[in-house]
Amino acid sequence: MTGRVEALQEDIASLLREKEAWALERQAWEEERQQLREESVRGEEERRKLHGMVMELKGNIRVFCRVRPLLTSEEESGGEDVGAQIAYPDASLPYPSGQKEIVLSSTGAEREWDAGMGNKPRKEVWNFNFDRVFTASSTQADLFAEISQLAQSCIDGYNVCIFAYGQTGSGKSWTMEGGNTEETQGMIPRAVAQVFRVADELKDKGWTYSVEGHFLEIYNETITDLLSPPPAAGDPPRKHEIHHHPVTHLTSVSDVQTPALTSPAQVLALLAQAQRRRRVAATLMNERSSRSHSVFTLRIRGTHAAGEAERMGTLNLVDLAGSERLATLGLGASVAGAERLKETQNINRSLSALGDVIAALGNGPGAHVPYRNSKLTYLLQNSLSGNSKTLMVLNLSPLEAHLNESLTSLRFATKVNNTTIGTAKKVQVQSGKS
Ligand SMILES: Nc1ncnc2c1ncn2[C@@H]1O[C@H](COP(=O)(O)OP(=O)(O)OP(=O)(O)O)[C@@H](O)[C@H]1O
Repeated sequence: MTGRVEALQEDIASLLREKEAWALERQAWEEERQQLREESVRGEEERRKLHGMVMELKGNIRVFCRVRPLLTSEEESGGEDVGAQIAYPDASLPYPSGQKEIVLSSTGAEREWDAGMGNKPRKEVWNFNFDRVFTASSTQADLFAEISQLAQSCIDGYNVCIFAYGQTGSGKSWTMEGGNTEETQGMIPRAVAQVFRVADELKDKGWTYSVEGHFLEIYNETITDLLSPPPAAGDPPRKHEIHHHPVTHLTSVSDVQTPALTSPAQVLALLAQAQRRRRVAATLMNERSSRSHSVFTLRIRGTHAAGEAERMGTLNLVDLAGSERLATLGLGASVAGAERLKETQNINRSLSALGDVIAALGNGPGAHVPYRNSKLTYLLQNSLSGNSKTLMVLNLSPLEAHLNESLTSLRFATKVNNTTIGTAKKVQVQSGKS
């Protein structure tokens, strides 16, 4: 009997030892898990720091140039494709035929004018240098690969502005919105998908993100909310005033819909609805020409479970109205012509205001920046200031008939590219409501 009791006691003692060992093992495992969690948060922190450093080294204003392919309709109507003469990311390629050549490089490579005999040059050459050059065969994915990091930095708490600039029909809407398939999707749907994907990944690291957005159109210096149905017949037009909060530096626009955004699919549905409302009018250059600027703004706010500093970033994706000069439009004396003339003057005024703002930002801190000279620059004031990251994608047509217009666009983009704006800083979240 005593022997059985002893054996049972021994069994119990052994079970207790085993339980203790398990508890110790569990504790070690928990500690390891906690350590991994902390390492992962540190890793994420490190990634953000390194990414921020890379972006700061690259400067806050960057310009990409993209030449679109010749369209079938242009080919059928005998349009001459000079795309191969324009897009030249690698200047070591053989000389193309043709009298004129625009060399686009991202390496600083240049070609010389071919002086020829007598006064007339054999070949006229213009050299331009940008951060990246995309040719007719570049895909939307190629472009987004270069943009995605920038779009992502709004999740880390930066203000980001991406503009598509260029003459009517040069591919701005294609670049920003793109086609209906996954392959042809433009920068807006790709950036939106990326923001949601990364915000979701960061959940494991203790971050909770909320996203909201608005989509505005600026037409003849008047703001329209593309996410609101138009006012009923007889109702006065809505007034949208831009307001910059003096403490939080948040920009708000009165009486506009700013819905909470919860999924890429929801955003795409809103965008499609908004696009149907965009004003389109005929010009001689593109019968569905968009004569207004559209500004899609995502506001992203991140809070951390362990009480890390809140992150607040803004991503502005701007499809600018066509940049062509009045002479190109060949406007007649008709009523429609007079209206087009007013539109074009407003567009040109706001585009030159944008150029002036960017140039003034390059004059260093304290310099006067004329944000108020146009609705577009005033709206984007907080996202264009020296603390933000700006990218301009210059779109070019490959048509020989558009060569002069392309040169005008290239000169504007060069002015932007030559501007050096100080280091981007994260938005400091302060208390106060806008
Ligand atoms: N990279 C590209 N690949 C294929 N098609 C393109 C590309 N870029 C533009 N296109 C096509 O060229 C045409 C003109 O492009 P888009 O409408 O984007 O020009 P835009 O600059 O936005 O003009 P607008 O000022 O009128 O808005 C469209 O039919 C578009 O689908």
